[in-house]
Order: sequence, then structure tokens, then C-alpha cells
Amino acid sequence: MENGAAKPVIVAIDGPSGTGKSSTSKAVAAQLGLSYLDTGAQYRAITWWMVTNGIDIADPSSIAAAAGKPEILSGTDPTGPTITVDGVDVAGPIREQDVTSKVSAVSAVPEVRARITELQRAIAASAVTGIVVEGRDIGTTVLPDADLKIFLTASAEARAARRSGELKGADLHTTREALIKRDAADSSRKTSPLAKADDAVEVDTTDLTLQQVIECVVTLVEEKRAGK
Ligand SMILES: Nc1ncnc2c1ncn2[C@@H]1O[C@H](COP(=O)(O)OP(=O)(O)OP(=O)(O)O)[C@@H](O)[C@H]1O
Ligand SMILES: Nc1ccn([C@H]2C[C@H](O)[C@@H](COP(=O)(O)O)O2)c(=O)n1
Repeated sequence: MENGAAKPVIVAIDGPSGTGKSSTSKAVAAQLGLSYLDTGAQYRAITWWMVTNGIDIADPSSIAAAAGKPEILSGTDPTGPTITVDGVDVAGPIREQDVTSKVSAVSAVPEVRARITELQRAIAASAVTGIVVEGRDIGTTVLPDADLKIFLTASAEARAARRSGELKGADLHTTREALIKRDAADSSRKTSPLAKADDAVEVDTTDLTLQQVIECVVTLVEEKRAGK
């Protein structure tokens, strides 16, 4: 690059629910001075808009017809990411159970994916120092030329324990079943399913602390930047 500025680094982090994508990505981006994009929040935001506007979630053609309507904006500061829909802050509502139970159906609709993928690529292209983008299809579809691709995994038991801790002691069995159901839907959809890219580095986080996962990913990014 001219004037000696470092080339922006693009990091894709994918994996099933509760593997630590958001926590890891935010911390890595903050530590390395990169932007951060939570693509799950964008799919949740469009789902929130569909629910709020009375779109029939069981009817993919209604979802497809409405996919271009909401304006979704993501703030990419890893120390305070934001998400708005038509100017409304939806950071809280998109985490509610009603949205969580419907997001897989909405995000399976090809028109929704095309719309959100376009937003994601534009955000990544405008990140000055680089960006950590986390989701399900970032390494395979959204940013196939990413400098580094990570695929996080963890046992269903570990993921359920993490989530039920977060949900203030929600029933472990119910939480585990809900995670497995959402992963199955996300992995089996036709368009851009949850999948590990062939060139992704897989990190099993089952027996690692969050801090160990962050350190592992920071090291991988630094090695990549150093051309190792
Ligand atoms: N290695 C780890 N050890 C213990 N807890 C962890 C670890 N990684 C993440 N967590 C905790 O697990 C919970 C889920 O993590 P996080 O939200 O980052 O996962 P995610 O993969 O982004 O999930 P989702 O895809 O459902 O949004 C959080 O409470 C987080 O603090
Ligand atoms: N790249 C992505 C990111 C997310 N989704 C869908 C599937 C998930 O179940 C849902 C919510 O994501 P989360 O907030 O749990 O990370 O969004 C997707 O299809 N593609």
C-alpha cells in the first residue's frame, strides 16, 4: 500500500451457536484495532422487522417480497457495536425468544441472504484497518477471499452450559435441544448453509477458556499479517 499503511486484514469467524464467535470476535477486533461485524445481529434485525410488520414467517414468498424494505445499519466499533432498523435501536429486542425462534426460517430465504450479504460485503470493503466478521457463511460465501478463516466448534453440552449461564440458569436440556435444532436448520438450508470453509482453521473451544480462544485467534491473525 502507498505511504506504508498496513493492508486491511479481513478475518472470517464462523461456527454453530454458542461456540464463542461474538465474544471472541469482539475481543480480537478490539485488541488489534479492527472493526467488528455481528452478521447474526443483521439476520435477527430483519427477522424483528418481519415480525413487527406482521409478515407471515411461514410463507417464504411474503418474506422474499419484503426483504428489501427495512434499512438495517450496523455500527462496527467492537467496544460498542450497534444495530438499528429504520432508525430504531433493536439491540435488545433482537435477542428475545420470539426472534430467536424465527430467525432460522427468515435467514433461509434467498432474497434475505442476498440483501444481507450485500450489506456485509460493503461494510467489510469500507473497513480502513480491517474487520472481524462473524457468522455462519462468512468464509464460504460472504468473504471467500478473507485473509484468515476460523471455524469455532464446541460440544453441545459446553455450548448449552454457556448459554444457560447467560440466560440466568435456563434449563440445560431445553437450551441444548434449542441450540441443536437451530444448528440443524442453519446447516441444512439450501442457500449458503452453516459450513466450514475448506481453508478455515478449526478451533475446538470445548475445553478452552474464552481468554485462551482469544489468544489463539490473535496469534493466528498476527502470524498471517507477518506473512507466516
Ligand atoms: N471458551 C469459552 N468458555 C466459556 N464460556 C465461553 C467461551 N466462549 C464463549 N463463552 C460464553 O458463552 C456464551 C456464548 O458466547 P457467544 O455469544 O460469543 O457465542 P456465539 O458463537 O456468538 O453464539 P451465537 O451464534 O448463538 O450468537 C457467552 O456467555 C460467552 O461469554
Ligand atoms: N452469517 C450468518 C449469521 C447468522 N445467520 C442466522 C442463523 C442464526 O441462527 C441466526 C442468528 O445468529 P446468531 O445471533 O445466533 O449468531 O442468524 C445466518 O444465517 N448467517
